[in-house]
Amino acid sequence: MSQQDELNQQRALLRKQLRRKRNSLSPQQQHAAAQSLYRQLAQQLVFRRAQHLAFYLACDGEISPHLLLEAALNQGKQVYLPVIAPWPKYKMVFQQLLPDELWETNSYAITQPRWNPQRQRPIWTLDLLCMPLVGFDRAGNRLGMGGGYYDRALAPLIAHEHIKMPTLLGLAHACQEVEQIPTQSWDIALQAVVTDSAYLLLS
Ligand SMILES: Nc1nc2c(c(=O)[nH]1)N(C=O)[C@@H](CNc1ccc(C(=O)N[C@@H](CCC(=O)O)C(=O)O)cc1)CN2
Ligand SMILES: Nc1ncnc2c1ncn2[C@@H]1O[C@H](COP(=O)(O)OP(=O)(O)OP(=O)(O)O)[C@@H](O)[C@H]1O
Repeated sequence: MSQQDELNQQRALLRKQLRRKRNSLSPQQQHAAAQSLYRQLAQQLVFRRAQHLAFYLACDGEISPHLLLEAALNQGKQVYLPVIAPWPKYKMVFQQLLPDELWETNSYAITQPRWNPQRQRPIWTLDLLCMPLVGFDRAGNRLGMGGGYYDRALAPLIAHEHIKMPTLLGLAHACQEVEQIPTQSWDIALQAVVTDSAYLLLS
């Protein structure tokens, strides 16, 4: 087995364990975690200063950023959600959420705004990008669902060294921290991880 295969296998195993862990949280624990997450992030300058913010609709036991999303909308900020493109495969864009939103279900059975190119915003023009994590470590390495959607969406941004970049935040339950995430060459490190118990600034 190649080194790459071994790494993928390790990541797949870790993904399975950590997804099981977050899915075992009770509705009460999830509710409390969402409130704590809000308290950790709402007062931070990165949130207060941001005008264009990307969140996600929690599924699969993910920590829910819905309170932050609602606060952002109430403060007149623009909010975006990830939308999987009809084509090509593995393309994901960020589309503005509107009050009269029309929804669709993507190939993973996740609800997303109905595809509308006029409301999509290039990733490098976002101020804050909150990514759902399956796992993370203290070095800022992340483990996602395994589709590589965020990695691919961020890749051009890293390659061209844009002057403007969104602040990259990972959101997770504190119980999703591990000692070390086995990393891939294309992985993009986070600037901070926000959990229900801390705002972890990373190196
Ligand atoms: N809330 C939320 N929305 C999101 C993401 C996310 O991680 N969280 N995504 C971030 O990327 C995209 C969806 N990515 C996904 C990538 C892989 C799988 C997945 O592999 N699911 C299968 C396992 C493999 C399979 O059978 O195909 C599963 O559910 O078991 C699901 C979603 C877009 N929207
Ligand atoms: N920049 C990229 N260019 C091409 N392929 C990529 C890129 N990033 C990731 N991939 C592909 O996506 C697959 C999944 O990547 P990875 O395990 O890093 O996903 P993840 O970080 O868990 O998921 P996500 O980024 O969706 O949160 C990899 O096996 C790889 O083939």
